[in-house]
Amino acid sequence: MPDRTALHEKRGIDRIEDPLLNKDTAFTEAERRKWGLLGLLPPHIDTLEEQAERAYDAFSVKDSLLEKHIFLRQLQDENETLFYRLLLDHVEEMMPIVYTPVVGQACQEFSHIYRRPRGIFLAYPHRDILDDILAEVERDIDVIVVTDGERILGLGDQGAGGMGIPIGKLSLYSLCGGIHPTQTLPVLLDLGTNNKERLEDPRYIGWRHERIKGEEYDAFIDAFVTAVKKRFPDVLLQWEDFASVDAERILAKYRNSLCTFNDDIQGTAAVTTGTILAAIAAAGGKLEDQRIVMLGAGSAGIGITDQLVATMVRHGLGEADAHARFYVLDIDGLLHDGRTDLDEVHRPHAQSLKNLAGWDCDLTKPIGLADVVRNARPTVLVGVTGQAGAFTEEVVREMARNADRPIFFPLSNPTSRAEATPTDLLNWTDGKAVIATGSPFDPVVFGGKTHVIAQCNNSYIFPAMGTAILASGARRVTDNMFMSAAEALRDKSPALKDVNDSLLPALKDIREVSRHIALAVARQAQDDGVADPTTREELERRVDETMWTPEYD
Ligand SMILES: NC(=O)C1=CN([C@@H]2O[C@H](COP(=O)(O)OP(=O)(O)OC[C@H]3O[C@@H](n4cnc5c(N)ncnc54)[C@H](O)[C@@H]3O)[C@@H](O)[C@H]2O)C=CC1
Ligand SMILES: CC(=O)C(=O)O
Ligand SMILES: [Mg+2]
Repeated sequence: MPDRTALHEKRGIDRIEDPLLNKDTAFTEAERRKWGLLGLLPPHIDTLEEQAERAYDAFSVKDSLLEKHIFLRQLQDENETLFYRLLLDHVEEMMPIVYTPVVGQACQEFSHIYRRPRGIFLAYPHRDILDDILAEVERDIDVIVVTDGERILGLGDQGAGGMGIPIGKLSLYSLCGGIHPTQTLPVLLDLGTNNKERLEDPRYIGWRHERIKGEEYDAFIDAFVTAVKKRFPDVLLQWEDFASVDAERILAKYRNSLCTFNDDIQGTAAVTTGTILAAIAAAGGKLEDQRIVMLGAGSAGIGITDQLVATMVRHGLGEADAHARFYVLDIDGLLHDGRTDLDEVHRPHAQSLKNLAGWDCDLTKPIGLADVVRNARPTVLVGVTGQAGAFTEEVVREMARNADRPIFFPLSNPTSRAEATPTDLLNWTDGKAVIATGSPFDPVVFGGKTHVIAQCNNSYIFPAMGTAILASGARRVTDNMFMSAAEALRDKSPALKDVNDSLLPALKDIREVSRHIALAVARQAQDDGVADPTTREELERRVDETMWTPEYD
């Protein structure tokens, strides 16, 4: 085991090369003397603000988004305090660079832009020593984000390049939720890749092998969870961007044995529920009166549907009535009880063929989106397919014929995978569309009015979840905690005050919003008995204490 106490004593170039200790030109004269840094640094002493301004100048002259991403990642590897100070000063400009959409390209290009390691790569050939590898981590870890790289955003299997996602997600834990970066660990489980382009790329840095699946895969995941529980028993373990079939199985297996959640299923469900609740409340309607089409029945689609059904039930609908208000489609069309290919996860979301009796389409053939929209006359259309253009003009125009304020959520990431663009949605609905997207889009001017497009992304939820769990000491993650997160987010919607305003708060306010959500979630953890009770004031104090602001010690 490494000697953790010795770490803070690093001297000379070792101190400068440690991104968690480095202050670079901001080391004071006394620190320079103490740590043997005189001569290694130029004589001028900067403040953090001056360093951030210099870094911003250097960032600004990079002429491609990928170059900007590389610049920020390098800064993160050199000086984490400065990296987060810069991000916090320019959240709206830089979040799309370290997160979606640019992180998608960074994952695709990972092997080509690779500079130095960050996080832990656990590769299948090392399956018998995962525990030993984790034992080498030199810090106590509170949050792990782990992926196996198989479903990176809507970009499919990126193998080891998927590491960009845990790195990006954890950057948001620190940026938005204030979790100190020393407490976080990105993990990539390298079980191979089925991406031919990656396998044939001479620069590919992952394990060059087709994906391991089946019992071997499950045994590997089990060895990983066992090692995590042993080394970091109180850690929050977030699963990210796994293929749907694995994501659901893993969550079901481990959710009651450690503090864990799946962001694509549960985080996405909470942000979408909160945003839909805001959209409906702003328009003066009720959730239980909506007819909702979910295009995509993977991790995100099923997670969102489950939480919206649960919300309708909380609002007084019976479970069967609530389910009947949803039309869930996968690549083979509407899920209905006449289909023989549905698995356990999908069957509860199948429409009864009896309910479709009067529909004007051939019910013996796959029932596509256009048929569903024409017959069900939905008020809400959510896209989580990873398929650009899946909301066709015909479908969108049909929605607008049947609803005064049709709600469209093309949530797929990155931007290139959005099911429709806000501009098209507004054009095709004569400005009636109420919109939120997964990746950021610029405001759209239509009919003389500026429409601010909310970014309905789980980034509004998972960092706050982390803050809540750390502050409250929660031992498990409950469904109620995600419900509280959704409701707390809804309450912060600017559209509740002005129906023409954005559905979600501006990213520049993300810290305050995350704090508000974290408090609600932490209180819920206490109410659910998964965290020890405290007074409200004490909990608030702990949340504030957990939220680190990037400043030098
Ligand atoms: N905005 C946000 O916060 C989030 C967005 N997402 C995005 O949602 C997308 C899907 O993610 P997952 O559910 O995890 O993926 P997944 O691979 O588990 O599911 C995709 C689903 O879409 C269906 N599908 C594919 N093409 C279709 C088509 N043309 N018509 C109808 N259905 C189709 C598939 O059958 C499958 O059910 C990704 O692009 C991801 O980036 C995911 C999580 C969070
Ligand atoms: C945002 C996110 O988690 C995804 O697109 O997978
Ligand atoms: Mg994801």
